[in-house]
Amino acid sequence: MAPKAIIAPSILSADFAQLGADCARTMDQGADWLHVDIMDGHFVPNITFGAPVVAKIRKHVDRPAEKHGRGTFDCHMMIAEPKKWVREFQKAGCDLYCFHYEAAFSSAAESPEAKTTDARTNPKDLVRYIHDCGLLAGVALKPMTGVDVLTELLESPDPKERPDMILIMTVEPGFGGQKFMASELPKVQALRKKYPDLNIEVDGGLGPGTIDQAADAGANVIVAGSAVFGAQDPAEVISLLRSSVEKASAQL
Ligand SMILES: O=C(CO)[C@H](O)[C@H](O)COP(=O)(O)O
Ligand SMILES: [Fe+2]
Repeated sequence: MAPKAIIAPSILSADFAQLGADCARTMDQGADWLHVDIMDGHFVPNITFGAPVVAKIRKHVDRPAEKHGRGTFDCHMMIAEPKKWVREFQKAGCDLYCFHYEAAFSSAAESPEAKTTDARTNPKDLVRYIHDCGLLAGVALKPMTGVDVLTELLESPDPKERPDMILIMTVEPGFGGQKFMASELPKVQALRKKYPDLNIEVDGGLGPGTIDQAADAGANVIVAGSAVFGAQDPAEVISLLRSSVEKASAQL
């Protein structure tokens, strides 16, 4: 049995002119978490918003009392310099800081400190730093990146270096409303087989037509933007996504 089903609507598809109200509404419609897409125009070819906006929307959604609890702000950091923004986002009300493995790796390679032993320029030390800042840590993989890169993190003897969640992208990051890439699901399957208790999130193109494949592969944290915010009845879509994960999880 996989960890509990968590439905995290992506507010990328909300109305940015009334984000607070849209976030509060999606929570009332049954969402567990809010998936907050941060894009910087460098790591991805699109820009969304930064920490000041997150701080404003935080006022509309209660902070979870527990780790992974209802109202978790799951910040998907599609940014070139993930280590630089951890503190700002923690202060703004982020609960889970999910950085891209590819960004941490390349910012380490490009950084002038790369030749030194700066503790925060590689994925393992970035996970530790996020934990030291009091946040949950997530690591996201783009479609071209294989899951083998995660072994060192997930099997670290030090719990501070182990991520709380892995995000497998099922579209190229940057835009909502793209077509689901089923080709990414073997990555989910491989992780679930090896780590039965791991929170595995999928993001991109998820909705009523694709959820069963993702749930059967072992994903338990489901991001859905256009499928929720574009629905006639968002509560019904959230409930359908949850049932699919719960059904698949009982059979794992
Ligand atoms: O990270 C993202 C894009 O980079 C979004 O979270 C994702 O695409 C959600 O949108 P949709 O469900 O419409 O595909
Ligand atoms: Fe996302």
